[in-house]
Amino acid sequence: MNPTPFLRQSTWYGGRGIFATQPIPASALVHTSAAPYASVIYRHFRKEVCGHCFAYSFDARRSTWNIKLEAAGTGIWFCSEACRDEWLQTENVGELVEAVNIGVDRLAKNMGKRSGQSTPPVASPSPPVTQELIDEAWVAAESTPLPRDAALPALDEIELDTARFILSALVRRYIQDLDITPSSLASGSWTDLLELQNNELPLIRGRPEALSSHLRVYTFVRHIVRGVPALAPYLATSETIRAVFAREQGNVFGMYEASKEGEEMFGWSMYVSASFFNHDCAPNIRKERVGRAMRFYTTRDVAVGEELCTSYVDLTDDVMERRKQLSLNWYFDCICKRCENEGEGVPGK
Ligand SMILES: C[S@@+](CC[C@H](N)C(=O)[O-])C[C@H]1O[C@@H](n2cnc3c(N)ncnc32)[C@H](O)[C@@H]1O
Repeated sequence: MNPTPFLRQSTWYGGRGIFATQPIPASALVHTSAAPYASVIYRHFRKEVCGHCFAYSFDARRSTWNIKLEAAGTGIWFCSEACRDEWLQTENVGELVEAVNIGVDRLAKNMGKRSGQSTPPVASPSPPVTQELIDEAWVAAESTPLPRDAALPALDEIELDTARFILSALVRRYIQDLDITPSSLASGSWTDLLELQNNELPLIRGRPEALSSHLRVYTFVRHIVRGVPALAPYLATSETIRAVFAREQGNVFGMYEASKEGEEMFGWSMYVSASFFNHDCAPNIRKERVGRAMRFYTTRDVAVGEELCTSYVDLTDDVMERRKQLSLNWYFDCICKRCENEGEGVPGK
């Protein structure tokens, strides 16, 4: 089998997909995405998930990992000294991850102390949401002077985790621009990331309140980056952060304990090269996270020209629930064979 037995091309139903260029046997490893471009471990899982290889302590019959960084307050724990040392060398370039993590935690703590005193949230746009309306909101946010700490809008837990995810993307971009770590391109380049499907408009149309949430996170991240000058060029405008928000939705992967889908999710990550597999409710590809890497295997024999598809949803759900989730989070109506066969209740059937 060729190392890359597939090709990315346009699909008949819109967008791009991955198609087999040769027969592929069942259980073949067809693609490995070596490392995430950006990732975040939920704050309350930090002591239990290795900051480098994402190993879950409970899988090793431990309650927490006990190797942490020397610098207090970074909130990063590791399963081994080897993981810590590799992370220090390849991920914490310029000690930037430490700096942003300490910054986020410090600001979040102050936020907790002054709860109830934050500035009122930006109003959500009322429908119909247009691209112009979204553009205007970002331009206005860009030109708004940064408030003092005390006047910063308060972020909830998920927004704080989102800020950490965004900051990890900024650090990745910085590392790649420096071009000093040979492994840094394993995650895909910034140009590759920009090729991913941009879901900004459908996301804000479906959840108008996400726009004000993104703007709050933007203000928060600008605040953090004031203390981390190396990252400042990426926030000179809102272009970079907006590009990440637009591609995060619909393109990221949940990280689960023991890499089993359906188990507890402890964070999420963006694997750029892996984001071109479309969805099918009877997929011929399954994914497996192995340490930092995401691997993709065939579940059965695949013929030349067949599309390689993973599943985005819980396949034990019934057809209505699957279609609801796909429409809500990935903005399409599933018309796969399985949905057609289970089509009772499917609109138009
Ligand atoms: C992770 S991306 C997959 C790659 C994407 N097709 C592209 O061109 O970048 C997920 C998006 O692909 C599209 N998609 C995935 N599976 C699909 C399917 N079975 N039918 C229609 N659209 C699908 C949806 O727009 C979805 O939000």
